[in-house]
Amino acid sequence: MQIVLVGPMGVGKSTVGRLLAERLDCAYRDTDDDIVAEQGRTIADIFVDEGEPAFRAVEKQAVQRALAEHDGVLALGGGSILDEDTRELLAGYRVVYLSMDVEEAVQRTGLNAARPLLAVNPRRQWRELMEARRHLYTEVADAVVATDGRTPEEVTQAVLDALELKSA
Ligand SMILES: Nc1ncnc2c1ncn2[C@@H]1O[C@H](COP(=O)(O)OP(=O)(O)O)[C@@H](O)[C@H]1O
Ligand SMILES: O=C(O)C1=C[C@@H](OP(=O)(O)O)[C@@H](O)[C@H](O)C1
Ligand SMILES: [Mg+2]
Repeated sequence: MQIVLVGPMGVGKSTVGRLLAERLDCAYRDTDDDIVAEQGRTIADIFVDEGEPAFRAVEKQAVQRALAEHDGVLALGGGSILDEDTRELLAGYRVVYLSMDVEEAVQRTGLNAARPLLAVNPRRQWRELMEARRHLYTEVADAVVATDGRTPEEVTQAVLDALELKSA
């Protein structure tokens, strides 16, 4: 069983990914965690020290490796779908896009310095980021699950329903 979660930062990929893996009694993996473990520093530090393109190159490798190795639920970093090869690779997997609107996004991520892409003027940055990415999330997804006003448990159930899966 392989399920891949995509969507913007703060939408709940990591939170829901863990719950989903529990419900399906399978393993959970997160490419951001893989990158932090491999590089021995935080995502924010990699962005500051080396810049976004260097981070994206490391991320691309991490996603390829995780897709090849992992059996279970895999949460990707929010920007991983910017890479065309990654999008092509995802065509072979069951992919769920977790979505939310701008107000929900600001509540969940606006004050969180660990997400460097939203550190200044989160509302505007969010809109710009989604304009650039929304079609890419949709393109790679087999199902879209809206998370607005839903608890992580409710989102997890909605993902199971969207994929027509039952708990283990
Ligand atoms: N459905 C939800 N409702 C409210 N808060 C949520 C929900 N899902 C996640 N969160 C919170 O939003 C923040 C970002 O969640 P996270 O799982 O790290 O997102 P992602 O991995 O997509 O960036 C965390 O503080 C988390 O507790
Ligand atoms: O959307 C993005 O470009 C990013 C999302 C983050 O992961 P989450 O989506 O898990 O927050 C992390 O990879 C990095 O801060 C960049
Ligand atoms: Mg995450």
